[in-house]
Amino acid sequence: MTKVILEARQVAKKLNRKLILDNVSLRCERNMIIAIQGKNGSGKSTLLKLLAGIYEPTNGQMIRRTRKIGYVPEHFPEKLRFKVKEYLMLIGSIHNIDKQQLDAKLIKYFQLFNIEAYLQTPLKLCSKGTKQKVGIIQALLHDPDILLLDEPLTGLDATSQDELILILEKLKRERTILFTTHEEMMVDRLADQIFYVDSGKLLTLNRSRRKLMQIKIECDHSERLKEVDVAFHIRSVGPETILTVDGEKSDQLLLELLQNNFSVREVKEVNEC
Ligand SMILES: Nc1ncnc2c1ncn2[C@@H]1O[C@H](COP(=O)(O)OP(=O)(O)OP(=O)(O)O)[C@@H](O)[C@H]1O
Repeated sequence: MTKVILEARQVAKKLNRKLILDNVSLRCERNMIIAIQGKNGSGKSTLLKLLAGIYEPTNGQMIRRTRKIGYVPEHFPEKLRFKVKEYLMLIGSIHNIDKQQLDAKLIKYFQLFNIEAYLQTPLKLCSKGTKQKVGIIQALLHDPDILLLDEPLTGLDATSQDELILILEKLKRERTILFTTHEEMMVDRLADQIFYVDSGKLLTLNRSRRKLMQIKIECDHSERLKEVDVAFHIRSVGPETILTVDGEKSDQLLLELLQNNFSVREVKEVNEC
């Protein structure tokens, strides 16, 4: 299975004869979380619509290796008279999802997104946060290979923003996600790769998420560990102690552990402590 799900090759996009994006190349790889940042009007939404297949490029090539793309626009339809559950059932039937499977998915997502209290509320009466959650659930129902989110935190208060980021943190273990945002916090907490759109050009930021290494040692010698001269995060799991360290410092930590006669059981790369 190829790693690249969507790819833009030297893509340009004109809207009403105005050049919005120019010579943009981007690869979306499976299991990556990609953030697109940029000022208002720089072309982020246009890029997302190109990736989603809503727009076709004026020049260059868009390669979509899947048809299963989940897209959530910045402004989810505001005035739908459907109730939340009714709407999601309708989307499920549009995708021809088997009734039993759909029920199971809805139960899973209602819990994950914590919207059980609003299933019978008409969408037009839901809060912005609930609407955004429903927008993401409708995009997830057909198990997309990639989820494209256009400014998912826009208009949400701090609590709702935090809640949505937590949900996306859970989803990121099983999904490929690309999102646009103005929120640094969202980028810091979620993104593996960061791009910046500036006047229609795409720049890669050298701020890819730092790698963490996890080192399992046999038992907790917390006193002796104090002598190790590298910063790390520590937690105990049964008879084992797990040390998580910045990837660049992992060799030094391993060396110090071995020099201090710790018994190392496993070393692996991880995304979080
Ligand atoms: N249909 C259109 N016709 C002409 N110009 C358009 C059209 N849609 C968008 N634009 C222009 O394209 C530029 C990029 O718009 P886009 O919505 O992609 O930017 P953005 O980076 O997503 O902005 P924001 O952060 O404000 O959402 C803007 O100058 C916008 O006015």
